[in-house]
Amino acid sequence: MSKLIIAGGYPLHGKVRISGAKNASLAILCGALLAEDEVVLENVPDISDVRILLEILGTMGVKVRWLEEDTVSLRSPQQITEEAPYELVKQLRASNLLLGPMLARYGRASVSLPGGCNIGVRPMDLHFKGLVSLGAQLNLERGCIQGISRRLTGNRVYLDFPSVGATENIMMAACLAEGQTVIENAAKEPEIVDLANFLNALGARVRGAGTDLIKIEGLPCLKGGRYSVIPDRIEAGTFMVAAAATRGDVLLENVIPRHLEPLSAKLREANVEVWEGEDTIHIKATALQPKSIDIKTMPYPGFPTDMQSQMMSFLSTVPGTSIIIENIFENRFRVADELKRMGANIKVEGRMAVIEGVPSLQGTKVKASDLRAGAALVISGLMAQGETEISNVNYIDRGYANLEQKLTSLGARIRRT
Ligand SMILES: CC(=O)N[C@H]1[C@@H](OP(=O)(O)OP(=O)(O)OC[C@H]2O[C@@H](n3ccc(=O)[nH]c3=O)[C@H](O)[C@@H]2O)O[C@H](CO)[C@@H](O)[C@@H]1O
Ligand SMILES: C=C(OP(=O)(O)O)C(=O)O
Repeated sequence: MSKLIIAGGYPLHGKVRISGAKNASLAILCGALLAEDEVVLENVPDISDVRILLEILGTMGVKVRWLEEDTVSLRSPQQITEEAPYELVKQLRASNLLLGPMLARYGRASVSLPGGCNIGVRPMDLHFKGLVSLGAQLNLERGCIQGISRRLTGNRVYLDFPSVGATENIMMAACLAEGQTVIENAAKEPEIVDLANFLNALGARVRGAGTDLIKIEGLPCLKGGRYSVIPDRIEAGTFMVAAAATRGDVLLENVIPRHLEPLSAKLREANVEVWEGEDTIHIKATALQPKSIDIKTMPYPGFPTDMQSQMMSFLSTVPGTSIIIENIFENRFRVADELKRMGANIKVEGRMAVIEGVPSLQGTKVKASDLRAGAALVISGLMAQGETEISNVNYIDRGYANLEQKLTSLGARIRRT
């Protein structure tokens, strides 16, 4: 198993180009199953989640070809092997997004309950509720979701919570349903808007994505098309926080600053300088002394849960008391134990973490418990005194393309063993 070794204490300086969004790519790759003709996707990140999903699609009969480093072509057949293999599905959460497109286009689906990071219970009741209300029959048999349907029928679906995955699954399924589907209390994340734009590029009729009311007019079929995925706001955010934590000065290229507003606002509140360009963000933490802040994770446009762990690392050396409340995933404070091993002073009480800033962290051996916990440990390693050795790097590889190369180009001392 590989490890990341970081020699800490070098502020990040320079420019970095942000890759395409993991969460948008994963949903869109599943959505490609809906298209009768070839789909070409640009700006797809080279991360393990994407590679595994492409392998799953390949075993189901989809013809997958990389055309360039970040461009992939997919051709879904008329008939599909409807079983998504457990060995692959268990490795990524987003495999649950195969369900809606498979039922809508092929009328059958057999998808093992997804795995992924252990950040909480992550039920799928809202996905089920939505797909069943469109007419699908779903059963859970020995850890596997078995679904069958005739042509789905549009309906009104109210989501008790604005779940990203449930909104995506229902939206994709509704594109081929008969009549109109309305999703109320829909999630508003930028990745939802990107998926809707992709579906519309295939000829679908999705309106209202980005608001809490999405309307979909179903069609008998969707054609192919070419589409470019949005930049990854969480990768971008991770570099912003790494720049702040190391008291560095970094320019991010290929970003949509608006998507990062919830994070930029909090960093400014913490005395970090953030300037937004058209598709760039410049972040500077060299001039002012950072100050403590409070954070609550919320659905978009609230502060993203996927940036919470990285902020915890940063705040662990910011003078004063910071408070983080995690409202989305109950196990996302597990990283606090590893940060404490590096000298951080963090108390966790249920969904609240209280962080007393310490002057510095010390490098040691630590273990990633999930993707963003891994990113948080990389940030801690970059700012710590001495050497940090991070294991369970496979979690980090789920979501960060060329992480070592990008950090090295910014002056970090990081290598993989
Ligand atoms: C591949 C992908 O896009 N992953 C993202 C997606 O995950 P994911 O789509 O799994 O997250 P959801 O928005 O569905 O989950 C949010 C909350 O809703 C709950 N819930 C969800 C579904 C359901 O049927 N019932 C239910 O109770 C979850 O337990 C959680 O507490 O959105 C999360 C929240 O922004 C991000 O952290 C993940 O990076
Ligand atoms: C939780 C995440 O992803 P997933 O939903 O794929 O586990 C994440 O990206 O932080």
